[in-house]
Amino acid sequence: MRIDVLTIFPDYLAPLGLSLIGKAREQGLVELAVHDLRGWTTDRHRTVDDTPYGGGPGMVMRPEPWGQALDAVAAMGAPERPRLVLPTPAGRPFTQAVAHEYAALPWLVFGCGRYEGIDARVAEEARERYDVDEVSLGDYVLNGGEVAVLVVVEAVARLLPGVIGNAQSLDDESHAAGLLEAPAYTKPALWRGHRVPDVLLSGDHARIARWKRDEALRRTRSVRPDLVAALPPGDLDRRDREV
Ligand SMILES: N#Cc1c(-c2ccc3cc[nH]c3c2)n[nH]c1N
Repeated sequence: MRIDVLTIFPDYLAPLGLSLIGKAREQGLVELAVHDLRGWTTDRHRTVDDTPYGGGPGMVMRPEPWGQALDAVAAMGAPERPRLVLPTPAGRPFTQAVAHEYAALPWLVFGCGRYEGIDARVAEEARERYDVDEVSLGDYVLNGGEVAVLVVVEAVARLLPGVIGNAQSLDDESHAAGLLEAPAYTKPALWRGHRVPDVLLSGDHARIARWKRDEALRRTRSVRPDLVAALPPGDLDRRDREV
């Protein structure tokens, strides 16, 4: 997978060189390039923002540098049509399902907004050469798109074959099958008066699997009833409904 990131704060993306993503890059599973948007400005002050039409507070990112930058990036890659991902509070929710959708794509280009956002015509015009997707991490407000890109890139890259050592761990984690994961425990079996559930010490794999499923259901019903309601009807068996 190729990943390009356009930002006025390239240093913000430095963590993508560490750990999981860094290893994926070393393995050649991910090819990452971070570009400074100011490289496509033409004035002495390298201006990327201006006052908003219609008034209102703050500044809006100018379309010209974005247009030039997106032209240049589109010309850098393979013939595939890249997905342009624009983090914004006004986007569709970024979920594990979207992470899987992105993990199947050959080329992701991220556009990091700042100020009050990017001139709306940039996303419109980019549709000529990109599949454009505006996504939101959640119902809260950040100061820019860079943090969102760090989150999305990590959520996507870890799904790529070979990035996570034990691929099976992807199957049991929260949101993998629409539920939150069961509580996890390790040694010691007794810690400050708190015992690990006996079933996990039993060695009875069928009972352990059932306990984990029950606990995942209980936890999800308690914390995220919306996820249980969204499960396909066939996903819950009769016994599940009694948990
Ligand atoms: N994704 C996402 C976001 C943002 C966000 C994204 C881009 C910009 C550019 C200026 N302000 C921004 C906020 N806030 N909250 C989210 N869930």
